[in-house]
Amino acid sequence: MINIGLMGLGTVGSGVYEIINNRRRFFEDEIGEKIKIKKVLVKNKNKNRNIDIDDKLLTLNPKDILDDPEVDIVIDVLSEKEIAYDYLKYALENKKHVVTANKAVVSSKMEELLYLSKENNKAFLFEASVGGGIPIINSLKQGIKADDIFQIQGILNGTTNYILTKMYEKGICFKDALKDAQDKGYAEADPTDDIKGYDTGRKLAILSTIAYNQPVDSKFINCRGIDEISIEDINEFRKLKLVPKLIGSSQRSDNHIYASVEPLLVKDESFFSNVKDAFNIISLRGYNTGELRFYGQGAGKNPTANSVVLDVLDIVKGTYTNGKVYENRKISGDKYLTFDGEYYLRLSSKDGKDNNYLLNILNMYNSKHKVINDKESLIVILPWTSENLINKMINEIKLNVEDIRYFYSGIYG
Ligand SMILES: NC(=O)C1=CN([C@@H]2O[C@H](COP(=O)(O)OP(=O)(O)OC[C@H]3O[C@@H](n4cnc5c(N)ncnc54)[C@H](OP(=O)(O)O)[C@@H]3O)[C@@H](O)[C@H]2O)C=CC1
Ligand SMILES: N[C@@H](CC=O)C(=O)O
Repeated sequence: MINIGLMGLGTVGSGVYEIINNRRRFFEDEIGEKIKIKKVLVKNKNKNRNIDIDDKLLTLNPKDILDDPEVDIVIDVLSEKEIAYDYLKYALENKKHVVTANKAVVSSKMEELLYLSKENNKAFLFEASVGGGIPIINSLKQGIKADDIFQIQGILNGTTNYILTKMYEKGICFKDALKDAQDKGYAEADPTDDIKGYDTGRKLAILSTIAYNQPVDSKFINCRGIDEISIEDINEFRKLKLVPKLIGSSQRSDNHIYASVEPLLVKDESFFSNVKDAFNIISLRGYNTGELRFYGQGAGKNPTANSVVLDVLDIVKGTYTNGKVYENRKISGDKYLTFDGEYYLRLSSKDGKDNNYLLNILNMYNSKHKVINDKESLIVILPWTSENLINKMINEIKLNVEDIRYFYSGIYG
């Protein structure tokens, strides 16, 4: 009998509970062992839960799981990052296998937790931390480890992709689309992590660390999110046949990792534009295989829970690979990857400065911009330029215009 301690019974936790119970027979046939969820840690025992579970399984005390000698595997699907890290560390030290969906913990503590798992001869697995139901971590660790990966690009956050899809296709405002994504269980407890691009940055750091065999710290990844995109922008994007996507990219060259998260505008017939709602895509480029694309549901109850259960089955079957314990983060993510190309730029001032004033400043830097709308905000397409130059222009404008609002995005084509 394999006993599991499940920490968390929210969106993902309830999915894990249901998959393990509903597919119990199949798993037992497959692995020749019985699997049982022995205890479930929650914050509020009296919460109304849309799940058929015996109340006696629920506990408020983490020690009921972490100190129970009969618990073999601890699954972390808690929403609180700090306590999750303490529990996972404790679990490994207490010789329990660990499975987690927590990208915040994995991206910041991967070396330490992998080291502990090796020391204690236990698994530390985190398939669900990137790409929801897409088995990307295992693919990187096993399926394509013969290749030498030099580039990763992807739509790695379901919430923001859902919001952008609803804004673009249905004209729904940002706030309502976010609320909808929260109701569907895609968003983080604090959705700032999603909309500011930090969640994508963490996932990119995890993928880059494994793919490039060098520890990449998400703290060094420049993240711009989608929260400044307005309905006015969306209307212009539609006219231009461009679709906004939040894209994480990293590249390995000359012993450096270049990485960034930013909104980019892609052509409406491109493959990125066809990744809609909470779906994710991860494109890897390697010297041997060329491009490989992984596509699937990037967030939500069942896809994410499926990845958690996959890790559990690997542990029970003894087929798991912990992966390398990465050394100190010396040369990790030390360079920002900046997009060079055409840019969309919207500027608007609320303190009486008119669009001509803004145009004059743009002229000082770039006389070839094309004005595509100046009825309310000033919206221009800048020819081939860099993010650095755009930031210089905006800083110059900020010196003179206090209440400047702006959004810019590279046109990826
Ligand atoms: N939702 C998704 O699509 C995905 C989520 N993840 C990750 O999975 C993890 C869980 O996410 P999700 O299921 O959406 O989160 P939820 O908010 O739906 O659930 C969180 C669970 O954690 C429990 N919990 C929170 N704080 C405590 C505490 N102090 N003590 C005990 N229990 C606590 C809650 O208890 P109670 O039920 O009593 O409130 C709840 O059961 C997160 O790390 C998230 O980043 C990863 C991939 C996709
Ligand atoms: N909030 C995350 C959940 C999955 O990782 C997302 O929206 O992608």
